[in-house]
Amino acid sequence: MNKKSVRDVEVAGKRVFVRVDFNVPLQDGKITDDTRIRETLPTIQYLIEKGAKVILASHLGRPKGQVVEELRLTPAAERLAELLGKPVRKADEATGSAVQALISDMQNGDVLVLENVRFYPGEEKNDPELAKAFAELADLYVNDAFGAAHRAHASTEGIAHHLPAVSGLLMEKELSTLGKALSNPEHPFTAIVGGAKVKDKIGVIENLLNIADNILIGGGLSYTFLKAQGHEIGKSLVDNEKLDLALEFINKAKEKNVKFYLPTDIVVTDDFSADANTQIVGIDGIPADWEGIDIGPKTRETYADVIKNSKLVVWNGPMGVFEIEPFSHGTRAVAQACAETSAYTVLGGGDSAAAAEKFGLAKEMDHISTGGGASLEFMEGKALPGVVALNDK
Ligand SMILES: Nc1ncnc2c1ncn2[C@@H]1O[C@H](COP(=O)(O)OP(=O)(O)O)[C@@H](O)[C@H]1O
Ligand SMILES: O=C(OP(=O)(O)O)[C@H](O)COP(=O)(O)O
Repeated sequence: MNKKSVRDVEVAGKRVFVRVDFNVPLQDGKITDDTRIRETLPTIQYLIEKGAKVILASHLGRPKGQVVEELRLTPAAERLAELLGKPVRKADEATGSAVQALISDMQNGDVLVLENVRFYPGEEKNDPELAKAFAELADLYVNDAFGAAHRAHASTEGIAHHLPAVSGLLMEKELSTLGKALSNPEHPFTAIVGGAKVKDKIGVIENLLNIADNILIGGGLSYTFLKAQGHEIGKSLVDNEKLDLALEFINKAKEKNVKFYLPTDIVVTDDFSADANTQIVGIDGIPADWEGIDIGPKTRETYADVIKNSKLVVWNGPMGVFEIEPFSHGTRAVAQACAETSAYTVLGGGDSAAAAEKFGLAKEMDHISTGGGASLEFMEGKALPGVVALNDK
């Protein structure tokens, strides 16, 4: 990588603002998967050992510029303290005099976690004033938030214009591992895209059509395609603004000879809970007041076959609402096929990684990336704003 890393600069005694991605899945205030926190430990431990004052900043969820009590970073700070085996202070804000005071009290090797940066409206707008306010807290900026590197926000991009700015060790590892797998991809190359962030992920498919041999669609993303083809999708997740685009991609896939797979059967439910009624239906059988929640058994079989006959598999986004056991079978089947295939497998995204972890299959993947959207954009060859803004070597 042609960007400076934390190893290339002096950190002893410095106040270091480290942007991490502690956007971890939570259930009833408890972290259900701490992969993203664990993956950041090498950078944090490196800085502690070198005697830096470590100021950690992250987003959690999408609070849209206001304080949302359930999205405070307190559970992440507590988990980090357990993992580090040392006290970690937690601020209730991310800028301002109270934070300044906490930082003035820090000794070399101390760790402070700031409050959720997305509680500030300026974060996602990349407001220069907020970026400056973050920069005033520190002497050096380290970006270790690969999972948010595709976002040009105040704490991922703006701040880098006001301080010496370098990458963290996780950022470095992600870019080099993904770079190696994707610079000269082996074929057949299968991309699997699912999950719930339809707006973010549908665009990525355009570029996947240029590099992949097979594209498997699952999860909440499926229904925008199925609706575009004229199927009834009931109350399933959909992005009505992307229907034309979805159809265009299906047609482009045909022109380019890319095999584009959509679910052929679906698990539907009348309620979003474990004891809801469910049925398995064909794509023309979704009742108007039910919603698609997982891929069905035939689709699982087809997808598993494609995965097993691939040389490279890149997967982002669960096939269903895997957090609820009856709707987890599609995601489990795809994870199992990824575990069994001889292909090089890259799994990306906070929830996808959590799913593999939950099924006990995480170790079977060749690379688990902390970034979902970020790894997809990297794979497209797009410049990641959080990386571009760092200082060149
Ligand atoms: N059919 C579906 N309807 C609604 N939500 C879904 C569906 N399938 C999957 N999901 C949800 O998608 C979420 C993950 O989406 P996303 O954030 O895009 O993935 P990742 O974090 O792996 O990048 C999961 O919480 C899962 O419950
Ligand atoms: O969870 C994340 O992305 P992912 O769901 O694509 O893995 C990152 O923390 C970025 O979050 P965002 O998509 O709300 O900007």
